[in-house]
Amino acid sequence: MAPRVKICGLSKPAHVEAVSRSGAAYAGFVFFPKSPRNVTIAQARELALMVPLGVAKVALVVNATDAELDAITAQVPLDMLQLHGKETPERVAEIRARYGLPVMKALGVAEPSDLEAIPAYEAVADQILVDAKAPKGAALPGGNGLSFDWTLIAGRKWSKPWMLAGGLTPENVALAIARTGANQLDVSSGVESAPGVKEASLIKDFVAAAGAA
Ligand SMILES: O=C(O)c1ccccc1N[C@@H]1O[C@H](COP(=O)(O)O)[C@@H](O)[C@H]1O
Repeated sequence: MAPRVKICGLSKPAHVEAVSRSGAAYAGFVFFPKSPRNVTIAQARELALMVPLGVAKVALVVNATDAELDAITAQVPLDMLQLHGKETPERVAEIRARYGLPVMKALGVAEPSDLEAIPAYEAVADQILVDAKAPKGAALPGGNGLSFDWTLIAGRKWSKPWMLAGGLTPENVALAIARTGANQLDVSSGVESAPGVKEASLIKDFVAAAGAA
């Protein structure tokens, strides 16, 4: 089966159109004011309503409060929540129960010991997102266009579906799949010409390269 691709950080109707044409499986909207990809709830609602059936709509949040999640989930039609902050396993379970949506928990990896956190989240999340750990002092906990040493997860098996993220591009996605065995990929910076500026041709190239791998 072709790998499933998530294109994250959509903020314009043209981005959604490009994702819809590309064959990507997931469309991601970032709710994090420091991000160049941040969208308001009203923007996200308008964009989410354009996403065709069969493409899962994902809200990316960072240490969101219940009030923030209440507002997002009440107004934006969603298929999944992506938790990209320091949410504990207990908070992941609480969010999953409160909103009745599948939850994907992002975990940053830079060295072997970072993988030790995964089992606790496997028990409570619907999916795990294995991302590069953000450098100390970075403004963003993800979306930095940085990859990690993929050999750290070569041959790893988890009990829940998982996605690979971090510094993926149309040029390196085939190698990333070969090294890690990932069958789901998440990309943001690698399909942009500048922070937050998605390029239709790069989205198309990324999905094609993943599918050909
Ligand atoms: O994309 C963002 O701006 C962002 C902000 C805050 C947390 C996560 C963010 N993006 C996620 O980070 C990874 C890797 O992105 P990249 O391809 O290296 O740019 C991916 O899961 C994005 O969804």
